[in-house]
Formats: sequence, C-alpha cells, structure tokens
Amino acid sequence: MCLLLGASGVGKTLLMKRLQKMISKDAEDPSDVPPTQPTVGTNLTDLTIHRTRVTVREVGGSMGPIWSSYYKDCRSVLFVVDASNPFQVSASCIQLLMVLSSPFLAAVSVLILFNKMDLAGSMSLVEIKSLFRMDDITSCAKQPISLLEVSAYDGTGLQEVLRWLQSSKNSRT
Ligand SMILES: Nc1nc2c(ncn2[C@@H]2O[C@H](COP(=O)(O)OP(=O)(O)OP(=O)(O)O)[C@@H](O)[C@H]2O)c(=O)[nH]1
Ligand SMILES: [Mg+2]
Repeated sequence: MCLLLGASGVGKTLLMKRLQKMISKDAEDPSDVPPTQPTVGTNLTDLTIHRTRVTVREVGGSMGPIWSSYYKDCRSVLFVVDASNPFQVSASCIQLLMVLSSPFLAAVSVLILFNKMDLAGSMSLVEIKSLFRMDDITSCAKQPISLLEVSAYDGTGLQEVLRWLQSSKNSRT
C-alpha cells in the first residue's frame, strides 16, 4: 500500500486520475482535465503498472489530524506539495516532518512531488528546496527520499511517478 498525502487542493486526486488514464489502454487527450472534488475520507486506487499491482490510498488533506491512523501497513509515501502556493510551504513542511518522524513510517520510501509546475508563477525546484530546507530534511531522515517536479494538469513527470510506484518496494508480493 502506498499512501498519498498532502494538504487540501495540492492535486492528489487529479494525479491519481491522470496515472489511471496513463496506464489504461484509452488514448488520452492531455487538454481534457478531469474534474475533482475535495476528498472527504480516503480514496483507494489500484494501478497495474507493467503487471505490478500497486494500491494507492489518497487521504484527503482535510483529514490531516488523523493521517497517522493510516500509517500501519504502508510501504511507501507519495507526499504532494503545491509548487504554486508559497503560503502553504510552512504548513506542508510541518506535515512532512510529522510524516517522516512517525515510527510506523521509518522504513518506507518517500517520493515528494512538487506539483502544478505548469502554472507560470510556480516556484522552481531550487526555490522550494531552499524554503523547505530540503537538504537538511533528507540528510536527517531515516527514509530514502526522492524529489520530482510534476504537473497533474499537463502530465509532466508522471512517467517517473509510475516508475517509482512500480519499484519493488511498492509491489504486492
Ligand atoms: N494548474 C494545475 N492545476 C492542478 C494541478 N493538479 C491539480 N490541479 C487543480 O487543483 C485543484 C485541486 O485538485 P485535487 O486533485 O482535487 O486536490 P487534492 O489534493 O485531491 O485535495 P483534497 O482531496 O482536498 O485533499 C483542482 O481544481 C485541480 O484541477 C496541476 O498540476 N496544475
Ligand atoms: Mg482529493
């Protein structure tokens, strides 16, 4: 099980819809952006990526105070940040530190996604890394942490997300 976490509105549901479309046989028109609603509770998605089956559980951002009740049985974490919203950086940083410090998640692999890179005002990877003090976070964390710039809107970086999900850590054995 992979947990998909991040503040409300960062783009978790759109990301899952895009990934599902990418691995289905349907040809997709990238300009066709599926509508989303704020997730109340959690949202389970099964992805079969080249015969590797991965279940992703999105936990709505509004569920932040009880995210930890979903940490058990989790093998990996996708943590999404809205790169177009500098006002959310400190809240996201605190949430990320809480995730990384949980004993239940000490052995998981973590992929941090800087989403909404398609928006003109989005922060660059260098800016966000500096605001998050990402080098300090990655050097202190017990978990292996990877970073990616993505857009659930136009599909940038989503093939790499699929590759990461397909890695053996996430697959059902
Ligand atoms: N421009 C742009 N908009 C995006 C992107 N990803 C998501 N959005 C938009 O952001 C809004 C919120 O997206 P959701 O996927 O519902 O956000 P969420 O993280 O699931 O939010 P909660 O379920 O409340 O936790 C929607 O209007 C999306 O279309 C992106 O990469 N670029
Ligand atoms: Mg959602």
